[in-house]
Amino acid sequence: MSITADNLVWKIGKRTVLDGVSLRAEPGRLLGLLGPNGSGKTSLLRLLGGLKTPSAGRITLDGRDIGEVGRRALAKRVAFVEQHATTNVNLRVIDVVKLGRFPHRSMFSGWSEADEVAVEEALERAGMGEKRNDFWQSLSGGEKQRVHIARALAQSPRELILDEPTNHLDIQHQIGLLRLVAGLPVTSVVALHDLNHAAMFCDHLIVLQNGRVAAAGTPEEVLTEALLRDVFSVKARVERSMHHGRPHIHYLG
Ligand SMILES: Nc1ncnc2c1ncn2[C@@H]1O[C@H](COP(=O)(O)OP(=O)(O)OP(=O)(O)O)[C@@H](O)[C@H]1O
Repeated sequence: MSITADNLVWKIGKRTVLDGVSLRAEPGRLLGLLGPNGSGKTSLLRLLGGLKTPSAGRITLDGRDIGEVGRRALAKRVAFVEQHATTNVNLRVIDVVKLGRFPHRSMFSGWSEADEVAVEEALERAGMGEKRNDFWQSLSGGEKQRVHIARALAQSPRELILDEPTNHLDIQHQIGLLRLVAGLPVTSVVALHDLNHAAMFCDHLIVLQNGRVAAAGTPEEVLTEALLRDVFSVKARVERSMHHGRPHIHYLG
């Protein structure tokens, strides 16, 4: 269930978007991917999810090259919630979440008990149980985001990749989602902009800057005042929170 990336390079046209990126995401751990706008987070997540192929370097899932895993097996095990995920057809919430079971079903298998349990659990965990019969187009931005997360959970993935999953959510649901993902027994990689949330919930962090890894390690190791200045161009003070024990960033005006 581990994901490793070794010296990834991704070029588009003449532009090198990712350059020499290596990482390791471990089962049951939450790896946070940080970096300013345009630093390459989404591009890296797409490579890890098998949606794009690196120009050089290697990605492995449990030690196997991602290219050898096969499309169907990849669709079963890796769930990817994109940043601007949308659903065009006007389905009900329950039907969107059911789509998460699609990779697990064969042409001849009917809807099983396991499918039902996975969908029900996912709806509840994402807090969308009460809206199960609502139509997609009637949902708010944050509710749509939570339906996509429910769909990813219904997939019962071994690897979960989320691109800024909290960006439309109110604070209660931001915290709830990160707590949920941090507690899942799967390998999770999450791109985040909120550095305090990353510090609170992630086990490890990778910071990208111009497509390269600027820092990697635990939140304590990574979130230093020097990094905030050099990579994010902000003045800040970092303290250990007396409430949760993780680093807490105070931004200075
Ligand atoms: N398909 C593409 N064609 C051209 N340029 C691309 C493409 N995909 C990404 N890029 C460029 O690569 C760089 C990194 O983009 P990416 O979306 O990975 O950054 P990001 O860190 O996710 O940014 P944000 O925080 O704004 O979401 C950007 O400058 C972007 O314009």
